[in-house]
Amino acid sequence: MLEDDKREEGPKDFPQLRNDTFLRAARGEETEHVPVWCMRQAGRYLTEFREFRAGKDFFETCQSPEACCELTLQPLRRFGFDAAIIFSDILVIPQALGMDVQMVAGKGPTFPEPLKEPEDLQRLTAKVDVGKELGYVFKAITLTRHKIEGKVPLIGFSGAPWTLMSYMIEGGGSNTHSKAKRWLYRHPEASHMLLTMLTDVIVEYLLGQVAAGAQALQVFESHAGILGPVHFNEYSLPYLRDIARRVKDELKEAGQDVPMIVFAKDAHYAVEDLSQSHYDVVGLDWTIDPQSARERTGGKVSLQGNMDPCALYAPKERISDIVKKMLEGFGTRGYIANLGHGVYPDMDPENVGAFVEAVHQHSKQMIKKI
Ligand SMILES: Cc1c2[nH]c(c1CCC(=O)O)Cc1[nH]c(c(CCC(=O)O)c1C)Cc1[nH]c(c(CCC(=O)O)c1C)Cc1[nH]c(c(CCC(=O)O)c1C)C2
Repeated sequence: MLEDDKREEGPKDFPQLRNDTFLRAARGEETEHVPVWCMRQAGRYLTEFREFRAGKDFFETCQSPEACCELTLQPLRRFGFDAAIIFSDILVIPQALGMDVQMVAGKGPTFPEPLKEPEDLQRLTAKVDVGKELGYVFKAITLTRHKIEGKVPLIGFSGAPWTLMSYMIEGGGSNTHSKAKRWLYRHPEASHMLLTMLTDVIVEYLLGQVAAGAQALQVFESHAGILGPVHFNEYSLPYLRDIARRVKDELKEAGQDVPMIVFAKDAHYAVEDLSQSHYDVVGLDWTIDPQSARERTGGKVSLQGNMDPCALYAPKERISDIVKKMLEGFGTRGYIANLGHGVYPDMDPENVGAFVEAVHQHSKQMIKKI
């Protein structure tokens, strides 16, 4: 028995999925309730997360499949989320390209040697062996798919090329992203070269996650908002499209259909384009009105979002009212409830629970009336 326990389980014979509302909503199919999950649902707002992470290096935690599995499962033990997202970080890709990234307490991710000029692209690994460099993420996904016992689907993810490029040049978080935007104005060719390199790795990385057991994929373009429409159309959208098209084509050939979500934060000007970019779901931040997002995307895609994360500071009854209005705006079909960005670390977990319950309760009633 002990031998059996120790044996590594591969990406096959996964337990049967018992709650597929999230996958059905992503495909625009009917559901009994609106599915809900939260970006950053595994995070510091949970005491068990803080206890588990205490004293451990962030990226060492990311490299441990057992730790990632535990952190992914923690929020599911508390709340009735309809999906889980693998615990990892978008910055594992710059690491795979050979860059040093550290998580500095109180400061966030830090690159000691960011890219400064186009010559610095030569420092990046030209042909990344994704299986070797990021195999630990694939292992975490496979392990978690087994341990989740079919309770809910598991989402894999990646940062989008522009967002990763901006971190690699800024060397960390930034308000203006002026160093990265300087490249767009001054070194357009080198910028496209870097974005292409990232796109190639991201495509392989996402396909590897599906092979390992991911049942949906989300691409985070968290820094879309700093680009205006012109730069978004040149430096973000073509790469987002390319990623979805290449991943979908490859999966189709293997007879697989894995829903893909694009979340381009603050890119409200691009909602129409994003709804025609080969993704099944467009994730929205809270700066866009649900009904107008529906109208502008014309029922071509499912939508995900978009309650202001700060609305979770409101009393529970107020959260329930806000959720009801949000559901009325989006409608219950082809809709996945979420926040417009991640859960903040100082959030009361009880209010996250109230959000999840409100989505389920109100949507069940609304669907019954249809
Ligand atoms: C919980 C966490 C993560 N990353 C970081 C933290 C906090 C630090 C800690 O726990 O020690 C540092 C961590 N990692 C990053 C940041 C932002 C830094 C900044 O720009 O200021 C921080 C604090 C970079 C990052 N990392 C991520 C994004 C995209 C989403 C978003 O826009 O927030 C971004 C931009 C993705 C991410 N990151 C993480 C997940 C896990 C799954 C879940 O959501 O439950 C995911 C999906 C995990």
